[in-house]
Amino acid sequence: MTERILDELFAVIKERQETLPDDSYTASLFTHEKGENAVLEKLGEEMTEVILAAKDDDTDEIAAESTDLVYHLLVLFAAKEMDLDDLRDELAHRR
Ligand SMILES: N=c1c2ncn([C@@H]3O[C@H](COP(=O)(O)OP(=O)(O)OP(=O)(O)O)[C@@H](O)[C@H]3O)c2ncn1[C@@H]1O[C@H](COP(=O)(O)O)[C@@H](O)[C@H]1O
Repeated sequence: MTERILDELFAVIKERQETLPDDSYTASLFTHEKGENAVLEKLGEEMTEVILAAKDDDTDEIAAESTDLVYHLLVLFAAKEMDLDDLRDELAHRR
C-alpha cells in the first residue's frame, strides 16, 4: 500500500468534483438534491456505524466503517475547498 493513499484518494475525489461523471458515487454527493446535507448525513451515519462496530468489538468492521468515514470526510474537505494540508497543519500545530 502506498503511503500517499490519502493524497491519491483526495486527488480522485477532486477530479470527480470537477468532471462529475454520471456513474460516480462521489460525483453524486456533489450534485445531490440535498446539497451539502448529503455528505453531512453520510458522515453522521458512518460515525454511528463505527461506534456500533466498536461496541461489538468487531475490529474488521471498525476498520471498514472508519474507511467509509474518512472517505466522506475527504469529500467534505473537497466540498469546502479545503485540502489535506489543512488537516496536516492542524495536527502539526498540536504536537
Ligand atoms: N473510497 C471510496 C468509498 N468509501 C465508501 N464509499 C461509498 O460510500 C457509500 C457508503 O454507504 P453505506 O455505508 O450506506 O453503504 P451502502 O453500501 O450504500 O449501504 P448499506 O447497505 O451499508 O447501508 C457506498 O456507496 C460506498 O461505495 C466510497 N466510494 C468511493 N470511494 C473511492 O472514491 C473514488 C472515486 O470513486 P467513484 O465515486 O466510484 O467515482 C475511488 O477511488 C473509490 O474507491
